[in-house]
Amino acid sequence: MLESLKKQVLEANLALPKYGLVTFTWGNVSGINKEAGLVVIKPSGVPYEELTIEDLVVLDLEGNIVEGDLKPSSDTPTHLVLYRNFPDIGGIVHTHSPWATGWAQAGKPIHSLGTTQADYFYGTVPCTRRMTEAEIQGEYELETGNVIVETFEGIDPMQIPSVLVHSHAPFNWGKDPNEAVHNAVVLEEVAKMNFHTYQINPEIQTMDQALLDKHYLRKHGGNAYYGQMQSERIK
Ligand SMILES: O=C(CO)[C@@H](O)[C@@H](O)COP(=O)(O)O
Repeated sequence: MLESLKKQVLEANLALPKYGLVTFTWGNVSGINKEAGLVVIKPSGVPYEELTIEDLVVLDLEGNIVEGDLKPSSDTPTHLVLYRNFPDIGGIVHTHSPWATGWAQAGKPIHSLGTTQADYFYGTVPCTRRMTEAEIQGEYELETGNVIVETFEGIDPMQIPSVLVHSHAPFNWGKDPNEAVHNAVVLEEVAKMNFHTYQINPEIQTMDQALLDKHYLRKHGGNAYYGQMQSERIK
């Protein structure tokens, strides 16, 4: 039952170095089978060049290992908090991709400045608050998940599928692991573009709401019409 999810998780993990989103082992991807309540995740510290499907670790949503000989990613508690609190997500990607991480380390959200971002994010990608000393010294990865959930109060995680964790790096998600990788790639590109935009014009304001609506809504929701919609196909 989990074979297809394991394949998706392996492919998504291997896509991270391919897209230049990870250096060494600085990242991980997971996916969830909601019916079974099981999560498949990369093992901790295993180089991408050596990663095989047998290395993947299967856990329940409480973090109990159900399958696998290796230790799961150190970020597993963060992934599990996100799966427990954002029920529509099916895959999570964590990277230290340099442009997005630059914004996270600066503690700055990524505002919508243009249509590249608006095609994927219905507004600002937020940055969490700094974590407290007690949170850092306690169950840090679990608290990282909690601080992300706190940041998303009033924000639909399916409309903003990424977050910047203050002094750390981005987490991204999607309906499956592949979509989560896609969103991670877009976030990295947008982080780079915004950096350059502010260099050219530090005073620039966020894009017009009408343009944000136009671009986001043509690709998402019941009235989406971008690309080759099934309903419009001649055959
Ligand atoms: O954030 C960090 C380290 O700062 C970790 O996500 C990263 O090194 C990946 O750890 P894992 O190999 O998944 O345990």
